[in-house]
Amino acid sequence: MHVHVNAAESVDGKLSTREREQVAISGPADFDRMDALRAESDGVLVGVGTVLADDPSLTVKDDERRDRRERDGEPATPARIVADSRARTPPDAEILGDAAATYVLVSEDADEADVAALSAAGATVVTAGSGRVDLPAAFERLEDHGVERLLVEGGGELIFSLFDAGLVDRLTVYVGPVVIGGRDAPTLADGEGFTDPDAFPSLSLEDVERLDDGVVLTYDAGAEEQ
Ligand SMILES: NC(=O)C1=CN([C@@H]2O[C@H](COP(=O)(O)OP(=O)(O)OC[C@H]3O[C@@H](n4cnc5c(N)ncnc54)[C@H](O)[C@@H]3O)[C@@H](O)[C@H]2O)C=CC1
Ligand SMILES: Nc1nc(O)c(N)c(N[C@@H]2O[C@H](COP(=O)(O)O)[C@@H](O)[C@H]2O)n1
Repeated sequence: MHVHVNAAESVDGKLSTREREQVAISGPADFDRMDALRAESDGVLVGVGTVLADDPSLTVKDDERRDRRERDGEPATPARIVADSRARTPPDAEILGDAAATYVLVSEDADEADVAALSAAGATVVTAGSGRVDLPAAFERLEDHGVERLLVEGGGELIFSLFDAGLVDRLTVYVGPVVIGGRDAPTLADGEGFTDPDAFPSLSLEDVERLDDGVVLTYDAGAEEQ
């Protein structure tokens, strides 16, 4: 599986405010770039923190891109996927709408009734790991469902876990011209953080592009082939 992480951050590295309100860090050109990345993917993954904060749809918005996918024999919009250890996704969440297939990755500790409610709402539930979702195991199961090109949009807890597990192949970050601040505001990579410099993921800068009033940084993150 090829894993591409894409997110937008403020110049001080925040993904949103400390109250986890969704904020437009990007302008229209970057949202269009994100839409193109979705259109090239088999699945779009977020953590449940993002679902609870933003209630995103994760769909491809541009009609031409949707039509092209359908002409290529793909669904108009890629599968929506949420890493949700305890099955906290609300059954009326946008990602459970009928715009595309939805996978909810849960751990063995998720409550049976919550899992049943997600299945009843149309999701395919994938159980992997105890405590937290075992991401490498869950990704193998997603491959069985045809997800080979995975786009990850956040948030910071999930992105850190993906780096920690050595699962990131490519990173694109839009750095928008705003300062959000706040020691409790989510950043691009939260979680426990690395302490040993030898454990820092090594990134190779591939491209720098000015877009709207910000900049897109593209890195090869060099994950080993899964
Ligand atoms: N600016 C941007 O591009 C984006 C911003 N955001 C913002 O990020 C914030 C949400 O980020 P976070 O609170 O960090 O939540 P998150 O979206 O990273 O979700 C974290 C949750 O995912 C679940 N999870 C399951 N397995 C996991 C694993 N192995 N490792 C880590 N998490 C796992 C856990 O329940 C955990 O609490 C929101 O404020 C949202 O607006 C989210 C996406 C993109
Ligand atoms: N690229 C980008 N720029 C921003 O400024 C953002 N706030 C985000 N957030 C991501 O977009 C999702 C919304 O998706 P839908 O429009 O609902 O399909 C949101 O959940 C974040 O993943 N991204």
